[in-house]
Amino acid sequence: MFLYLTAVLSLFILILYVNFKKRYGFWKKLNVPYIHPTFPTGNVSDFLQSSIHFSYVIEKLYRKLRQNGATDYGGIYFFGNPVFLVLSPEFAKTVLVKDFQYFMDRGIYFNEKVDVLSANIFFLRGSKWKTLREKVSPTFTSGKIKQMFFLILDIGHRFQDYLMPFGNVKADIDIRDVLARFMTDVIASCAFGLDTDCINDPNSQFRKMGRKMIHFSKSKALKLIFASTFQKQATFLGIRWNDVDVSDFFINVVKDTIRYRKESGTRRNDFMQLLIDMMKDESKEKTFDDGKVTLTLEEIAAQAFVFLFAGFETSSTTMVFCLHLLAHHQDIQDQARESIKKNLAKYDGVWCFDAIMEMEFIEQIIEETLRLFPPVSDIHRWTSRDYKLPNGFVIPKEIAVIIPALAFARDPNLFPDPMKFDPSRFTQEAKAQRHPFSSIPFGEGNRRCIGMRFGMIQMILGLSLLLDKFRFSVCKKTTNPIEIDTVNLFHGPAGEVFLNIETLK
Ligand code: HEM
Repeated sequence: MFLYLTAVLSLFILILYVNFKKRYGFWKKLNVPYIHPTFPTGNVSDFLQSSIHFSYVIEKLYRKLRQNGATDYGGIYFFGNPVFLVLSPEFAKTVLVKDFQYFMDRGIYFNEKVDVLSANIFFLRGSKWKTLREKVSPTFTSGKIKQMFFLILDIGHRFQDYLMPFGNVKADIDIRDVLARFMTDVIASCAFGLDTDCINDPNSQFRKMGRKMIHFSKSKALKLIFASTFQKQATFLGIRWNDVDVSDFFINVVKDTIRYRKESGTRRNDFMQLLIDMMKDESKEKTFDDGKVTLTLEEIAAQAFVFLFAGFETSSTTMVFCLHLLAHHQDIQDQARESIKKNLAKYDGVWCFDAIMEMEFIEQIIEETLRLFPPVSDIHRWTSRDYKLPNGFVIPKEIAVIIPALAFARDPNLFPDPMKFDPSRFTQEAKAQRHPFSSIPFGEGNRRCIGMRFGMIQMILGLSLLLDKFRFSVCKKTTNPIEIDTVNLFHGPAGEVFLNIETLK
């Protein structure tokens, strides 16, 4: 039996070896500069061997290709699969904007048949994505966000009240935990129409499920890497992103909200209301599949779910990095506080939407934080159809493309002294001096982050409310730099992030 199994395994490895060796000629044939791969991991053995986040593996490959003289693009291998790595902001513009029709989709694995929540705007492809994006986009206009402003402000004031006793005694607090609770309440309120009050109730079911959705075990991460590499096999095996309990929980939350609003005639200024207003008339059969967009209950649940999936961790970790940086740069923190007070004074001390829109310095601080610590560290696309490279060779369709946002943002040729925290890099004048695609934390082009404006407003408001009332500084438990979680999909902190909080008189 043992001999039989060894023989089968050896044969399997041999077949895989021959197959991968053949695949490893891909970039050479297309005359694209590449890094020599090794069987079986290609160029990503670092990711499996050592404990580093995937974005640093990509950054290392980016640097190596550039050092070897590649300018606009290069080729790498992810196990047996070729991946096209973009190496310059100008070529990123070509992919994301100029030739967008060739690079419309992310090509990330999803399986809407077994996992209805994965049929959302982030994962969908081609015409399904395009139709849905057109329909959902108007929910993110300034006017609609302005209507939600007071929902966020209410939660912000509750957050200040919660922190006050800690600030009064100059306590050390885990800002990662409290900011996650703040951000969960904001997204739960705006996307799901729920008052979760995680700020005061950290054990709420909504938060538990939200956490489960994002934090993967190593085995789940490996399962999803397998699924992304072998998509047909993963579809056949019915591999899903979301665990059944997470999926059932969010679908039921949406069902209950819709039923309640319909039965009570209640309306609310939130994303959920805008999605309900697009809800499918049950007497008709049309869904966004047909080009005429109405949404089914599952489709509404999938979109609300993706606002949490894409909006929660990104925004809360950005605020964590931001406060951590400000705690190490008290001069910039003071300057930020001054700018908030000056702005508010123009509006008689009233926290209103217009005052927040004018918090330019806070915006620069957030942009600089996003440059140093982009939560989405690589932008993903794949070739939706054959694409002719500037060298005349053609990349076939369905080849993965990575635009390394973190690698650009930490490249000294694009940002001198790249690890220095310097918000003045984001004044209008400074921005005009460099390529606009040098720092792209929200992606770019038609498929860039749909929640960018909403995300910026909730972060500016949250940060301004905090800095107005409290000083944040390093304490004994503060680690510097923050350790990065190697398994998380997002580029974020590994554990607790402690800072000292002091109420200002
Ligand atoms: C700091 C905050 C945020 C960051 C850094 C961020 C970053 C990103 C990035 C890099 C992408 C991919 C863009 C591309 O491929 O070109 C993306 C997509 C997306 N984001 Fe965000 N995001 C943030 C907040 C939000 C919020 C608050 C929401 C929703 C309320 C949201 C919803 C989405 C959705 C739905 C997509 C997919 C868009 C599509 O494929 O059409 N994001 N985000």
